[in-house]
Amino acid sequence: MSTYLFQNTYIYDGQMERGLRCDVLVENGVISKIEAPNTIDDGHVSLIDCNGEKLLLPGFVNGHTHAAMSLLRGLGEETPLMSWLKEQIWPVEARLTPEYIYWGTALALLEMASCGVTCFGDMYFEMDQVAQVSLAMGMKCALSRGLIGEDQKRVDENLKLIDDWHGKKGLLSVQLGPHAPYTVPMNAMKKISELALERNVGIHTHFLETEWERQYLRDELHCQPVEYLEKTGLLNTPRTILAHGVWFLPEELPLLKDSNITIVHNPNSNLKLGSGIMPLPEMIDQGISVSLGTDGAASNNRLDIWEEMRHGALIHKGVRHDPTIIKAKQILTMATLNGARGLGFEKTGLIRETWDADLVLIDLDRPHYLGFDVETLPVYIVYAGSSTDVEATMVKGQWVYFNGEFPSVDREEILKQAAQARKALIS
Ligand SMILES: CSC[C@H]1O[C@@H](n2cnc3c(O)ncnc32)[C@H](O)[C@@H]1O
Ligand SMILES: [Zn+2]
Repeated sequence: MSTYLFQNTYIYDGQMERGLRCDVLVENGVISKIEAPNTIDDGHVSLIDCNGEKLLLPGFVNGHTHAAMSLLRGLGEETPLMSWLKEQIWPVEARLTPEYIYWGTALALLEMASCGVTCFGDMYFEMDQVAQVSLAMGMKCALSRGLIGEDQKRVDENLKLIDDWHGKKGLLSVQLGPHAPYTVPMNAMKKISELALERNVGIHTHFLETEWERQYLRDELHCQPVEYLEKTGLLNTPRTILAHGVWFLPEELPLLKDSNITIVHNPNSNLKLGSGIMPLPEMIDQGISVSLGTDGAASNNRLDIWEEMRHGALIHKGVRHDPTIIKAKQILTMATLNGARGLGFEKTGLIRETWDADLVLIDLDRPHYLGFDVETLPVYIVYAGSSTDVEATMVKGQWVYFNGEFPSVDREEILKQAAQARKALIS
């Protein structure tokens, strides 16, 4: 494994007061030294001369996606969630094969890695394929087999994923993936929570994405949202990820204080599907952990976490008429540390000695960064930056993206195979 020295770079993570100019040494997949600029010996290392014009951020975490849906981009556009799923998406997903899922996920990984994503939480089908392609590329992935209905065979598949992949190469983790309260009967959800506790793994589910779902909980399941989480045991698992959480009421949030919950904010998917805007400021006020996600490429339609950072800040400032309501620093924590913690990855999401070398290298020598300083770096990143500033992406000390290339995989082959899969699926 190579040793890398980022010489004379800026670094920033969401827990730092301000940016810092320094040298960063990466050895054996971890950040081994952070010292004053131009002080670490540059012999016997691969040198990345940053010349005070680059920034290292912790790798971004896409907290909620369905990666292989990159094959379904553009399908059933501009339709509300339930008819989009039932009439457009699910009939096509019924024709997915393991091979299509492999290439669709690979396609998504090209896009995510080039945007600086190092880790993603994926809920889908044929998750062995997702595990294999993540390992081939060298990306961190939290796998959950999407569970719809009450089907022991599918639950067993999800449990087998734990035996086969959980912890593999420090890149993979596994969660149980009940799709949503409206597709999984309540008693089945309860059993899944019990299994998560027994197997010491997390849960990844959709929750309160639309107003319709809130009414469904009330009218069909006779539960208020937090009551549902309590009754089904979702508040007792080692970790529970709730994708969306748009329709929580502010007064319900204190009940989730100090809980095992991470809510994944997917602002662009929620805007595009017309689902609504989550009460993010109140969630943060209550100390609830919130991360960021793109959801699938068929509802977003990008897998670009920079877009989620920018819109995740701007929409709340806009609807509350208050520019102070959310800070760039908080957004960066959501896009890194909170995402990693929610998915169960340790020592991931900060730039600290002994932490995993999951890093994004950003070129600051661009017109829109003119005038930045260590104090303003976070706001430049969130409001002025974009994914085109990403020069390279590293996971556990290995490049997954470097200057437009993907060292671990064959980009052309992925594009060719994904195009064939798409054609076979949608013709
Ligand atoms: C059972 S695997 C995951 C399942 O989720 C579907 N899906 C994609 N986007 C959304 C969304 O925004 N809300 C709910 N479900 C969604 C996907 O198509 C798979 O069937
Ligand atoms: Zn989703």
